[in-house]
Amino acid sequence: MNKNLQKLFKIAQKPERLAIGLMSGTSLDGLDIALCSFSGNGMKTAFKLLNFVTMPYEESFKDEVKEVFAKKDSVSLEKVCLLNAFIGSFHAELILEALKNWGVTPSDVDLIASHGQTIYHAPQHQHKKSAYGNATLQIGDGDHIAIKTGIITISDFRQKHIAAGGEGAPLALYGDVVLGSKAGENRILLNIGGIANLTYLPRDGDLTKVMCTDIGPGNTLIDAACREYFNKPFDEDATIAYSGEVNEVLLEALLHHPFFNETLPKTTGPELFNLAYVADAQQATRTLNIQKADLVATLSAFTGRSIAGFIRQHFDNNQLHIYASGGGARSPFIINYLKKALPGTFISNSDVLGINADAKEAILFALLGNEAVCGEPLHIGNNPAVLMGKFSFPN
Ligand SMILES: Nc1ncnc2c1ncn2[C@@H]1O[C@H](COP(=O)(O)OP(=O)(O)OP(=O)(O)O)[C@@H](O)[C@H]1O
Ligand SMILES: CC(=O)N[C@H]1[C@@H]2OC[C@@H](O2)[C@@H](O)[C@@H]1O[C@H](C)C(=O)O
Repeated sequence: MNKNLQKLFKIAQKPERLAIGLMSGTSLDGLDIALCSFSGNGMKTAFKLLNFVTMPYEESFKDEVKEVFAKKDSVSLEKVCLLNAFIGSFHAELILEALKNWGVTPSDVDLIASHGQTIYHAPQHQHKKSAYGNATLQIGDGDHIAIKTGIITISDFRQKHIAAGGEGAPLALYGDVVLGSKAGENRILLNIGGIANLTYLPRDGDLTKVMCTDIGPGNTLIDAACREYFNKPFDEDATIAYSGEVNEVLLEALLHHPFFNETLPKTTGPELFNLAYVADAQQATRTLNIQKADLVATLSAFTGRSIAGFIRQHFDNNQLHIYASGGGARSPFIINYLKKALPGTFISNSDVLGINADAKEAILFALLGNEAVCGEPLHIGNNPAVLMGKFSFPN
């Protein structure tokens, strides 16, 4: 028997597993690494976050990824090929560095669950090519991580979701249901990363009522404007947004994207929400000459308004508890906007649930890795009931 299979069999039977979850999101700020321990699986999962770090990416690395990131045309296939191996190997180095800093020996870690780097996301409603279905591409091959770290690695989670009828996202659904459900409380777990998404968890625990979908832009447009006009990677503590004024005419135009009328659940990315989209809306509303701080304020309000509008449209605000996570939860502009626009709701940070708001997505991938090893497909409404991820062995 393949010794790796024997090892995997033993890991699946352990009362407690050590798993690393990796997330490198659309913001391209760095690699989120969460070291977690898990016991059990499915709705009986118990987890602890033992360590978490974001290993920031150097500008030179970001520039390389941006060469192939979310670009519909004219990407070097050679670059994609090179980056697929390079990112896998680079992520492995970052993991080893983090483990060293934490004083954890790699051989003590049972598995790595790696999201990879999304370079293109193409749900059917976006590409509209009738001969093709939903598609998505994450690079940073798992074999490179497994070989370099010596740890069994599970990766490329999104393809199974698509093969089973989904859009490949949001995969937060599965972990949010497992870690976030609570009887007696209508909850929304809201993640504001590059793209904003949410999972609605009803108070009666009825899994047919659970809803998980992308909403629209989170920080992606704000970050892009900050990079373009302020030479800053993002609007730290929303100082730029607060120094400007929201342009209501432009805001209304931005809210008219057809994505907002797509049926649920739906997913999106910077392929749709990018500075070209903003420029078109500015052109149409003759607001190309507004102050750059006003633009950042308007884009921040766009995030706030689209999230609040979505929640008002689909849920009863009364006694609704919203738990925010992702980098956007650190933006006072966005959070205050939501508080004002959603009276009757209780808005707090997912930290209060014991889910570190910065680490949440990396934790969710660690959890998907735990499920891949010892879980069973979770039936949640019409969502694909599959175990996701591909296994890479270290030898
Ligand atoms: N102090 C802060 N003030 C305002 N915004 C912040 C702050 N800290 C982080 N952010 C925002 O959060 C972003 C990073 O968020 P996060 O790491 O959740 O995104 P991601 O995981 O890359 O995205 P996605 O979930 O869409 O893949 C930054 O690019 C920035 O826009
Ligand atoms: C294709 C892709 O990488 N999508 C990401 C992105 O970032 C947020 C949103 O868009 C979400 O749909 C997804 O990530 C999270 C982790 C998810 O699948 O739940």
